[in-house]
Amino acid sequence: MNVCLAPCPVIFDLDGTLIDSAPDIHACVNAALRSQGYGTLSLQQVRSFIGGGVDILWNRIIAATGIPQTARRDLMAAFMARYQAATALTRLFPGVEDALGVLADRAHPLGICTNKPLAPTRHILQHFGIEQLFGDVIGGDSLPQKKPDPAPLLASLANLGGDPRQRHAIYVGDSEYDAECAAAAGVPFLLFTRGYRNTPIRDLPHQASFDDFAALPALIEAHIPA
Ligand SMILES: O=C(O)COP(=O)(O)O
Ligand SMILES: [Mg+2]
Repeated sequence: MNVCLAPCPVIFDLDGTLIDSAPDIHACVNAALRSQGYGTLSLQQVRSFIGGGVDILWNRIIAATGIPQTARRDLMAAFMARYQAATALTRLFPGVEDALGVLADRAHPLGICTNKPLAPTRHILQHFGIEQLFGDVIGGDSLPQKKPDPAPLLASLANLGGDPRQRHAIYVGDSEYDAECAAAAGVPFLLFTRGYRNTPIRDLPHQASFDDFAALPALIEAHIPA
């Protein structure tokens, strides 16, 4: 185990990592589709479209359904009106609260770096009563760049008091976007395997993977960069 004098920042992805939000995103997508007279999609389909933020979500829906591009603006407006405060079907993954508590007790600065827009991100963190644990929250519309661009993760690191040139942090996420972002940023990446990944684990760059948040605090201590 590496010894780390100042506990290093630990930055988390949100959808598919801390929260199982696909059921709410699916419900918002289908409500928007219905409101404009279109057929609905399965949970599995919508889950496979999550990770790149709302623009990519709707690119994928439009590509899969053949809905005309001209319908996009009204569909996205109908979706966003519901998405801002959609929490009814969302759950924290088991063990998340305890793991965050352990890391906070160990004085790791904690951050969120998500492609979900900032307003629904803040809303859901408040809903679960965990917002105060995070010293920095970056959403998909916080910067011009989104993951897999490394800029949001490096901004998060800097906002948490780290030196972005030293890459002294750990990123925890579930998807291709997260793995690629962390690799581009040069930050160690821990992959949660119960999220919304579409790629086999072995094909994603990562330092370690886990399927149970009870294992995360020890995994973090073992992967703190020297
Ligand atoms: O909302 C999305 O598409 C992705 O969100 P995430 O970056 O928290 O996984
Ligand atoms: Mg995710």
